[in-house]
Amino acid sequence: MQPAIHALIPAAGQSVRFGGTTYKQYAHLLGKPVIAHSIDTVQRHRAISAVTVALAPDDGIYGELIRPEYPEVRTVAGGDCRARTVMNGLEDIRAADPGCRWVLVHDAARPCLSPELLDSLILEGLQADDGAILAMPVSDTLKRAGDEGRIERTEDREGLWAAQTPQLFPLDALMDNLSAALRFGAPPTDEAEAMERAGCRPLLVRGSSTNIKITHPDDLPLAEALMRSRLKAQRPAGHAA
Ligand SMILES: Nc1ccn([C@@H]2O[C@H](COP(=O)(O)OP(=O)(O)OP(=O)(O)O)[C@@H](O)[C@H]2O)c(=O)n1
Ligand SMILES: C[C@](O)(CO)[C@H](O)COP(=O)(O)O
Repeated sequence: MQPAIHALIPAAGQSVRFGGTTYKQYAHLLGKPVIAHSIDTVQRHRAISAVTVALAPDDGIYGELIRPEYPEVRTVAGGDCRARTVMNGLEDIRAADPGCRWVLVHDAARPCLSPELLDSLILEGLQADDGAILAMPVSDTLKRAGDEGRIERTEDREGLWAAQTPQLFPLDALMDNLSAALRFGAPPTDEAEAMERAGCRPLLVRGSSTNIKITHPDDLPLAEALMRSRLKAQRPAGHAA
């Protein structure tokens, strides 16, 4: 039997690159808000025992739009960077769910995660002492920018992977390493980095180029197209949209 995993969904970002007047996690995507897709996928996995969402202090939408649909999902206040948000969430989880040993962190802004990918991360991650993350090998040629937007040089992409979420770790190790990184004053941009800095070597589990993060406005129609094509592929032959 798989151990129970508590899922933490950081949703306390300011959506600066997305712009607009509403946080991107509440943007409409195929009939429901972006964050609802992220919650649904993790919540439906048999190994996920509970879900906690971390919110921006000035979030005025979650309570009206999301909480009534997900009364069982806990909420906690996020912080001024992703690492602080995740740390707040982990502290809350430790207090509310003392038996919790594993935590899975998944961006609210990654709504296209498929159940199959989540399953492969959980299967492989639970076997790995230092946890695991979804990631993709970098496929573009990488340029280092110099002055005036000109190319300084080409970077070697051999062995480089682009990190995605979910990321799965033992709760105690992640809390220790993330709090050390925050104390050091250099917040990591993902959970794996906090583990790496402590000498751990999380497993890279191949993700998908469809597991996109909604970062810029163009990402929303892209996510919609990806989800539509997945739904179409799942429909029995002969069924119209
Ligand atoms: N202080 C922060 C910053 C980010 N996040 C979350 O981390 C995920 C990935 O972050 P990103 O795409 O960078 O979101 P934003 O920080 O909102 O975007 P931006 O940097 O453009 O403001 C998102 O679900 C976001 O809500 C968070 O919980 N707390
Ligand atoms: C965690 C993450 O989604 C992995 O790609 C990413 O690092 C967070 O996004 P940000 O844009 O760096 O805040």
